[in-house]
Amino acid sequence: MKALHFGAGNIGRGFIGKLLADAGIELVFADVNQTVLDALNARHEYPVHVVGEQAKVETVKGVSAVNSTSDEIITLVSEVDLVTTAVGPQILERIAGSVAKGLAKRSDNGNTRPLNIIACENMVRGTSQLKQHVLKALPEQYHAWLEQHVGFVDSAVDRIVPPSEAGSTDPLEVTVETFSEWIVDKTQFKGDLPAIPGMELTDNLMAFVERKLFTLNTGHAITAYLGQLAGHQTIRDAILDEKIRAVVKGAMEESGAVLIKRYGFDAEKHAAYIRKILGRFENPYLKDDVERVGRQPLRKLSAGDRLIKPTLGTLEYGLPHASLVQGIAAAMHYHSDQDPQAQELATLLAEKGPQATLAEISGLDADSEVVASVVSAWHAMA
Ligand SMILES: NC(=O)C1=CN([C@@H]2O[C@H](COP(=O)(O)OP(=O)(O)OC[C@H]3O[C@@H](n4cnc5c(N)ncnc54)[C@H](O)[C@@H]3O)[C@@H](O)[C@H]2O)C=CC1
Ligand SMILES: O=P(O)(O)OC[C@H]1O[C@](O)(CO)[C@@H](O)[C@@H]1O
Repeated sequence: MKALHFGAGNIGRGFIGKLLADAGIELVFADVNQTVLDALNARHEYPVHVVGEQAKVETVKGVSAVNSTSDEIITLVSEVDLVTTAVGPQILERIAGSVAKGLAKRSDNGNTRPLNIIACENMVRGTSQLKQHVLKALPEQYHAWLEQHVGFVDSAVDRIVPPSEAGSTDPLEVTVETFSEWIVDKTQFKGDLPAIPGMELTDNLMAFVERKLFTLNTGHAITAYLGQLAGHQTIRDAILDEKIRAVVKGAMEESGAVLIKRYGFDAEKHAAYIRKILGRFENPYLKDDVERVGRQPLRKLSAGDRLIKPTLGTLEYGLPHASLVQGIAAAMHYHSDQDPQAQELATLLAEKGPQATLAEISGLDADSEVVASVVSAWHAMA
């Protein structure tokens, strides 16, 4: 079996690429970072530091890499059995063009072996969104062929992988937590279901995607935003701050109440899930900057993402949302010199004020009670 993985970044090298290579799959990474590409092609292996009480270094072997903007991608897509991505939600549209060209070539070559494509991003049904971008780029004559031979498989991906502290000396080294979870929608595969250790199959993906995105990611983002406001540099320092921890736990519980109603999760098991996540945020072996975890605040404040979607759920079921409101207000204070979305947010706030800005970014009704609560929390935090 051969796989092409877009994005040789933290999750690409530290989680998905590692699982594929460990399963004996011939793996080619596609990326745009020439330093990483050159290092992968020179060494064909890299170290993964799995940190925890029993730390170990595992070497991922037998990998190679191509530039994601080169025509080699087209040939690879026409030949491989599996395509995965971990590039970031905003990049999916950018890779769709070459994936579409590769699919057209695959069809022209008469290759009818099933191909499955799995986007491993922090998104609800990211692969389905990638499919829409691919369909837009693919001439209509190939659409029926695609429906027959290409599976677009949605997934939920959970492992905390901050940039490695050794990044400046070794561009390939990656540091990961012990925990990992990759859950894929088994109803969307074409051909036989793959047996890849570490990849779990489910026919109830939405529950897992929402559980992960609206618990771990909701809590993580709020830890980052409140942490930054309080002057903490890392997620660990922020979550050890009792005031922040109380809001983060409260927000995960508020979001959890929605999930319990929507998916019938067991309340006790969900409380244990939240406790485990708080422990993961405290991980003393990972140095994860609040700036990284808060990155791209406009995406994180959008209607379908980790802050607004759970809040909408609380409105739907008439549930409390005071901690989520604190988290949203804190997100609107996020700043980063490196992050264009943080600059855009600051400009919007300066030009339009918090009420109109939040309504524009999140789709919430500007005159709603929840927007008023966020605005008042935002002023209080300022
Ligand atoms: N790091 C983490 O702990 C987790 C990340 N994720 C998700 O995984 C995805 C990737 O995140 P990270 O690995 O943290 O980011 P990252 O920034 O470390 O990696 C992204 C990689 O994509 C590459 N890239 C950018 N444009 C590209 C293109 N056109 N073609 C191919 N590669 C391109 C970048 O050069 C980089 O190597 C995101 O959607 C994130 O939300 C999900 C769970 C955990
Ligand atoms: O990658 P995003 O969506 O910007 O979220 C921030 C980070 O927090 C995590 O949830 C855990 O590290 C990752 O999934 C993610 O890298």
